[in-house]
This record gives sequence, structure tokens and C-alpha cells, in this order.
Amino acid sequence: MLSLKALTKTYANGVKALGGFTLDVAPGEIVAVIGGSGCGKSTLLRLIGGLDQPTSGTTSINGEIVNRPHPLINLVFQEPRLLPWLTVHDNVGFGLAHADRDERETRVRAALQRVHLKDYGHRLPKELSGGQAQRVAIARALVMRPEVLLLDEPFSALDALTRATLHRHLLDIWSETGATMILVTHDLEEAVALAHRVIVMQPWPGRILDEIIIRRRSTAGADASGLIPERPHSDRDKTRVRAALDRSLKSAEAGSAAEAYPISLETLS
Ligand SMILES: Nc1ncnc2c1ncn2[C@@H]1O[C@H](COP(=O)(O)OP(=O)(O)OP(=O)(O)O)[C@@H](O)[C@H]1O
Repeated sequence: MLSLKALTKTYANGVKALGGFTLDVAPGEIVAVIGGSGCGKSTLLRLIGGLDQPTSGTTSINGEIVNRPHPLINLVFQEPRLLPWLTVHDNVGFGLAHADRDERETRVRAALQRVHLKDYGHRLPKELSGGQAQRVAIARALVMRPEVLLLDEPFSALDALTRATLHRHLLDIWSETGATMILVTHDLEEAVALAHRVIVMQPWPGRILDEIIIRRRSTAGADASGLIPERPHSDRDKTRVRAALDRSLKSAEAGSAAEAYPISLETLS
């Protein structure tokens, strides 16, 4: 169980990126986080990943407080961030440098297989397409066998066709590993297609504007709360996500001028 309690983050420049963010995520749940630019989505993932410290509040996994990178939590960024001088195989195995050699080989092979790149281990990052490089980045996270996978707009730089393929791969990975996933995205279709639950955020300070459980139709056609992501979602839930997202985008637009100058005139006078 991943538990976020009243997380706040105020940066040194005075920007209140998060103001009291509370969320419990069940094991194996896929939660999408969506919202206008600047509403604190990346800040939230950085705090959960232990890459930055909250101003107040806590993140815990299975009751253990997270305040630095944790072995059960792994992050995939918008861009693959591969080491250009290492092969695909060595990039994926990088985090296992201290593991036994046979163990490392088995895990790297399995991770590459999961992203359908088992014959690409010898290639260098410059010899990969954008979609392949991002799959390597996902394999690099999977090789650590995380319980929680944090995905920060991992597909946003890819074309629609590649994105659809990677959605399929991600759901296969979810079925095989049962990993909990938090997916930050700008893409409403992606959020609704992949997640059990969509959190819509509002900026300054970043907080939850709405939370929508995505109901799926069962193969029999009735509404089901079985929540299998690949099944068709309910249009009503999607409409609710769209309406909340519109409100979030409007408030991001209205707030961006104020955000650029967080010190108010009253404070200066
Ligand atoms: N290191 C930093 N120092 C100061 N302010 C920051 C820092 N990082 C982010 N911010 C500010 O905090 C707020 C939240 O930023 P964050 O990157 O978390 O938003 P986001 O929702 O991920 O945005 P986007 O969708 O544009 O990527 C923004 O107003 C941003 O300008």
C-alpha cells in the first residue's frame, strides 16, 4: 500500500507546488494524474520517488516512510535518460551492478523480453527509435522489480501508433507483475484508457480537484467494477474527467501570471 499524507511542497522561490496532497493507492492499482501545466504533477512524483523532500507531510510504502529513493519504487521519465556509452543490456542492468552475474543476466533478459526487445541488448541507445528507447527505460525500471512504478508522461514524446503499442505493453506488464502504477499524463484518452482511477489536479497550490473511478464494461456488456483497464470504459466517467480537466486548465491559465510573481505587491510594500 502506498500512502501519501498531507504532502506539501513550497520551493525556495515561494511557489506552492503542492498544498496538502493526500492519497492512498491500493496494491496493483493504476492511478492516472492529470491536470494543467504547473499543477504539481512532476513535483508529486519526485516526492513519491524520494528524489526530493516535502515541506511537510509523508509518503510511505507498506508503512515505511520514504524520504530517499526506495528499492520498491521506480521512476520512468518523459525522456529515456539512457547512458549513451552503454549498450541496451548494460543500461538495463545498471542498477544491478552489485547483483550476482547469473542473477543479473536472468533479470535483464526477462525485463527486455517484457518490453519486446529481447534481441536488442547489444545495441547502443543511438541505434534505437524513440519508442524503443522508452521501452528500454521501462525495462530498466522493471529489472529492479518495483512494487510501485511512477511514470512521468512516459509516452508524450511518441507518435500515436507507438503510444498505442506501448499502452498495450504497459497493461501486459501490469497483468504479469501486478505492479502499482502512478501515471502522470496530459492526455485524457490515455488516462481513461489505462487507469482504474483518475486524479485531476488543480494548481497553486497543487491539490486534488476531482477523483474519478473509471468503470469498465464487462464482456457481458453490463457496467462492472472489475476494473480491468483494457475493457471499454464508461462514457460518463470520461465526461466527468473532461469537465474536471477543463476546470483545471482554466485555473492554470488564470493562475499562471500570479505564479510567475509569487511575492505579492502587499508583501513588498
Ligand atoms: N525546482 C523548482 N523550483 C521552483 N519552482 C519549481 C521547481 N520545480 C517546479 N516548480 C514550480 O512548481 C509548480 C509545479 O511544477 P511541476 O513541474 O510539478 O508541475 P507539472 O504539473 O508537472 O507541470 P507540467 O505539466 O508543465 O510538467 C510550477 O509552478 C513550477 O513552476
